[in-house]
Amino acid sequence: MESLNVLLLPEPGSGHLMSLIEAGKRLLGHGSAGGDDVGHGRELTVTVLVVRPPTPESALEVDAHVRRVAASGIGIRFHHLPAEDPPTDCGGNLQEFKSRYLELYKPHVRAAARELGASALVIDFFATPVLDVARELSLPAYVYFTSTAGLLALMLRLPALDKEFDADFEAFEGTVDVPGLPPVPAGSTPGFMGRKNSPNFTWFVYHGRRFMDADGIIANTVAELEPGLLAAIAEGRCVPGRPAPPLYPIGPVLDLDAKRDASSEACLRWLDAQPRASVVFLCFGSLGWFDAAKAREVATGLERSGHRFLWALRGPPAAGSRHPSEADLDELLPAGFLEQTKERGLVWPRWAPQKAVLAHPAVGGFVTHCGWNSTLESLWHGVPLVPWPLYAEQHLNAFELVSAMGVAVPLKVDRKRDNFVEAAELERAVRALMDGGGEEGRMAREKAAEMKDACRKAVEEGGSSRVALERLREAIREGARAATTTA
Ligand SMILES: COc1cc(-c2[o+]c3cc(O)cc([O-])c3cc2O[C@@H]2O[C@H](CO)[C@H](O)[C@H](O)[C@H]2O)cc(OC)c1O
Ligand SMILES: O=c1ccn([C@@H]2O[C@H](COP(=O)(O)OP(=O)(O)O)[C@@H](O)[C@H]2O)c(=O)[nH]1
Repeated sequence: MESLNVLLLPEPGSGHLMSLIEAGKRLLGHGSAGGDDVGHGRELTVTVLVVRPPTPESALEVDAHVRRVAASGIGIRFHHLPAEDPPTDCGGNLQEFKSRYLELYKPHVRAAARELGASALVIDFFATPVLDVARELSLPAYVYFTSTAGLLALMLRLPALDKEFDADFEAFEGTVDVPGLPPVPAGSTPGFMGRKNSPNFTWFVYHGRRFMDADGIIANTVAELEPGLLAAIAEGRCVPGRPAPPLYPIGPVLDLDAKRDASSEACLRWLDAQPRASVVFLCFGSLGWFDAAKAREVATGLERSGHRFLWALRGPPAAGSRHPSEADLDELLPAGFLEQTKERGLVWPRWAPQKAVLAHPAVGGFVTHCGWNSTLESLWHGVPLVPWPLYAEQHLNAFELVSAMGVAVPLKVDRKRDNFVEAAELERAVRALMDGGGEEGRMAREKAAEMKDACRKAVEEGGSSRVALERLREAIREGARAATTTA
């Protein structure tokens, strides 16, 4: 049987790239939602089109990941596209930068699709200009959405919101209507929405419009986690008058084969010695870091909460880097804090083995930056959350976790003071989540346990994500048949 070659075009930031590669594994029949029956994927080949990462730092991360996957024998192929020079006039506008950089690769994607005999294209959501290439070549094209259905609904609605709103969202005190969510306070909208005349906002409006041109949207979510939002999108309530592309919620798309490696063994051994569900874990994603002023509030809040904690604390990036540094604890923490809390707390000053930590029975709560991968990892293990959003779309995720999913206890984060949280507020939220008696914490724990069951059922035979994945494979086969007939 001739195999159908599905090309994946990830954004070269390691988070988005890893997520799309995981989705590729599922298409091939591997991974938690892929189905154990690899035979399902036998007639599909998956080739990742690798865009040169724009900085040496991200190149190191991406190369290492590509090498690991290539060596794993899982069958994902890699095709390196000729390098383009990244745009140099975007200033700090990262979303504009990502979008324009990927747009430069259109000719290379066209050439690769011809050379590799592509049957379908799956692109990162920052790469929507590439949909033109798919149209030219009559190739079915799918958008892979790494974040929530909440962000997806907002982006689909963005072209209309752009026309309805004159004011900048950062100056607006009211709420924004996102079908499928309770009214969203303007202060919980993603950072790129701040100023309407910013290139970031313009690009997100563009991407939201272009999603409607795709043959389908593959979402890293679970139908049971965001039912109202997925229904609102599917019923065309985000873009009235135009049917939405078919949605494929195939999540959670996570690499769950967390292994205990030697570098993180000490932190996991510390957890081994703690009682069940007694530890609150704090960790803030690949780009989250704290200065001494914020770290002092956290330290005071944790000390006063009286609860056990494991705190992954990282310091400011070194000059020229976007990635946090190993924390200098003498500089960041108040004098005496480590000594006073040594019986019940551990500060881990570097990258933490987050998946293994969340899987550990001693962990009972998670203070998180609300990155969607972190959130899914937490819910996979039924760990309830305290949201402390920092960047990208995380304020919207935080709102959804509290107001729609009910899996989190809210935390007051002062966005106007660079996402500052007062010690007393952190103490309150940690107590609410971890103390046995409170109603707020009980409800979040119950909901998180429900979501754990829902996520696990979704990836079993007959579960919603497995069914969506099979629908996607069938759509890819059908698209290829239709293309052959018209050719
Ligand atoms: C979702 O909108 C935005 C996402 C990002 C963004 O950028 C980024 C860059 C890197 O070099 C490494 C990263 O890990 C990374 C992550 C990231 O956002 C997170 O992506 C996750 C998917 O892998 C997941 O969706 C999380 O919820 C995101 O927070 C940047 C950005 O603007 C700068 C966005 O608007
Ligand atoms: O100290 C850390 C910080 C992050 N992560 C992992 O990095 C990813 C972060 O992805 P997410 O979408 O949550 O946020 P991002 O970092 O992309 O903003 C998740 O898989 C985490 O488990 C980790 O293992 N250790």
